[in-house]
Amino acid sequence: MSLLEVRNLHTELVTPHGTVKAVNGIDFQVSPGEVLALVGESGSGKSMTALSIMGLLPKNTAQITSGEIRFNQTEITSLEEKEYNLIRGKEISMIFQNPLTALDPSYKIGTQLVETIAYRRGIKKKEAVIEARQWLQRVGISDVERVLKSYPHALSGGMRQRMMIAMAISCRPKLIIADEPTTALDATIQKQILNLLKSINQEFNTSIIIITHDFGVVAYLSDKVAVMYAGKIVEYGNTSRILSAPEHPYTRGLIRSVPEIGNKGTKSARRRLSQIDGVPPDLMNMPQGCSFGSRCKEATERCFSHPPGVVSLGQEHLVSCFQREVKRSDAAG
Ligand SMILES: Nc1ncnc2c1ncn2[C@@H]1O[C@H](COP(=O)(O)OP(=O)(O)OP(=O)(O)O)[C@@H](O)[C@H]1O
Repeated sequence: MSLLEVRNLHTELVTPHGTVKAVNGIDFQVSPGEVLALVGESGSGKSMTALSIMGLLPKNTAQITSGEIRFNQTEITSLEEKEYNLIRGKEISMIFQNPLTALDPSYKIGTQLVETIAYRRGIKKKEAVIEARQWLQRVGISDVERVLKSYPHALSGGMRQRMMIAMAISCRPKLIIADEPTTALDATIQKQILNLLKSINQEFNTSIIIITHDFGVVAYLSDKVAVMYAGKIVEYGNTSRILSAPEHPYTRGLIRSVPEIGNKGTKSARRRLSQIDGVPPDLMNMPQGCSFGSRCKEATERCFSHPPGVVSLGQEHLVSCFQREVKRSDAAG
């Protein structure tokens, strides 16, 4: 049974220049203990997807216009703020690229961590202090007392990210959403933080959605991958299958630009994606055909007339491309 099910989710942002279709009808699910990577170029809608799940979309400008998000069998898009607060931080936690945006600069780490644990777990401050120490140790912080007494800006980026992870896991959430958690860190610290996420996943069976540009991270951490392009998921499936035999021309382009992908977790495999020729469509003015059509070397006339549906290639491998429909019917015949 799925822990999280996202069905036909549409999220829009109203700007002075028009309405941005940031998330444009996506479907995916996450099982207990599973790690799903959301991957794609900048602006493809990964963060808006995460914020939609967290109920943290910018107020007044962004909203879910249709679709469903079911967490633990509960439809959460229609929850009141009060009800959302029972889930957010307790059952679903988020780790951001820059922990400073989520921490209050004027309070010591200890105060923020202890108060968060006490509030979310409904325990006394004294007990929360003990737990705070244990969690900081668990995320690999050795000088716990110094960290507890420090202000956020006094810690290194890696220490702040560990502290955010401690905060995120201290309530033993069922799902962690990590939005580019290692992008701002140097390579050695990146590896340590990825190892930490992996061990939390294994130790507590916590499901993780990892948002990344980096196919090295996808290969190292995820069981499934959803490739996003212009607010849609263009390919979805088992990570090893997609990395070894991608079917969507966009995924192929992304993977071709990282030749060392098979070399799991090595420094060279963690290179960022290089560019594919052309630019993504204007999300305020989407083309009537396939959104990747103008950049696709395989595009034919019908790719520009209407958008492709989703084709199942078996074993939970889904792709949204007219050319794969042909392949599938060939295989069937
Ligand atoms: N506050 C905002 N105001 C206007 N447009 C926004 C805002 N936030 C996001 N967008 C637009 O919504 C679309 C999706 O953005 P989103 O941040 O989800 O992409 P992303 O895939 O997470 O990109 P990145 O990897 O750069 O974080 C983009 O076109 C972006 O420009």
